Amino acid sequence: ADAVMFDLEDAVALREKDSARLLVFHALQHPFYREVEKVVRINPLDTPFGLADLEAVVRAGVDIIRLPKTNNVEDVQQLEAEVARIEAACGREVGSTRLMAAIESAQGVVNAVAIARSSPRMVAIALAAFDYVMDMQTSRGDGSELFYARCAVLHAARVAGIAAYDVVWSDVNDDAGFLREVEQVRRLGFDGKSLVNPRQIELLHQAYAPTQQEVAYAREVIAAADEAARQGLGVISLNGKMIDGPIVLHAQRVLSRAAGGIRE
Ligand SMILES: CC(=O)SCCNC(=O)CCNC(=O)[C@H](O)C(C)(C)COP(=O)(O)OP(=O)(O)OC[C@H]1O[C@@H](n2cnc3c(N)ncnc32)[C@H](O)[C@@H]1OP(=O)(O)O
Ligand SMILES: O=C([O-])CC(=O)C(=O)O
Ligand SMILES: [Mg+2]
Repeated sequence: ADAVMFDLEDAVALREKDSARLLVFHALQHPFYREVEKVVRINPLDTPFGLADLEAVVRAGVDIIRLPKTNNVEDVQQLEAEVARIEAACGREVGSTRLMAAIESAQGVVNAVAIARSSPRMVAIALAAFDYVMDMQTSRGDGSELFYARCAVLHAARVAGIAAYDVVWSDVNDDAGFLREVEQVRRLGFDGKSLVNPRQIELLHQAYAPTQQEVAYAREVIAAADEAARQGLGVISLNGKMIDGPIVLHAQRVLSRAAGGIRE
């Protein structure tokens, strides 16, 4: 996995909140997780658990806090102030804890741009569609019910220059459905997806990895562009297809993604 997310929110029963927090406090400091990026989804700060979660995980050295049910900029500002206070109190560099906002309501979607730009600590926003469809008075379907929200979250992330992640796929035995959804969001431009089960990790990596053919074509594009630059040409043709700036940028992106692996 690119990162490991510990959940203190909706995966934890009310009577387990305190023991889950203690487990996560210890897990964050365990050598087993030293090399991996560690995210914790805390409870919202307007619940009785949110602040205690934050106190524990910032002290334990979490890399990224995921704030669920982020509705507006004030939610982020409140979180930021508490994080800065705890960092200073426990001797962590102030500003070192990064944030990620989960958008789970119509209000959050409408405020997505402001949320994405609300803090220099903000590194990503995510669409949390299970709560979002409840707020919209609908349910999960073929993805058409999420089209507007996905586009809004994605545009907000791009405007802010941060990453955008799609919602979890909950039926861990339905690989075909998972892969259909991954293809939809990959094409839209999402940087990835939250996962609920280890069996989904390799499927997601594979779906995001470029194919051998895409890599070969990207190399041809780069070579042709280099040659054109040597000859002082702007737009050129490769096998009858126009090659110009954006095509070259895309080819560079394919090659950088290929560094993480090529689709088998
Ligand atoms: C809408 C939301 O808020 S989603 C976010 C909150 N929810 C979650 O994070 C859910 C996390 N995932 C899970 O609880 C489970 O994967 C379920 C309930 C979805 C599926 O459960 P199962 O069908 O029992 O999973 P499965 O049979 O694949 O488990 C196989 C192994 O993977 C482990 N595993 C399953 N999910 C995870 C996970 N998310 N992280 C790490 N390990 C996991 C299991 O413990 C099991 O390990 P074992 O073989 O050592 O016993
Ligand atoms: O954050 C997620 O992907 C899962 C979640 O809480 C939601 O969909 O409501
Ligand atoms: Mg949710």
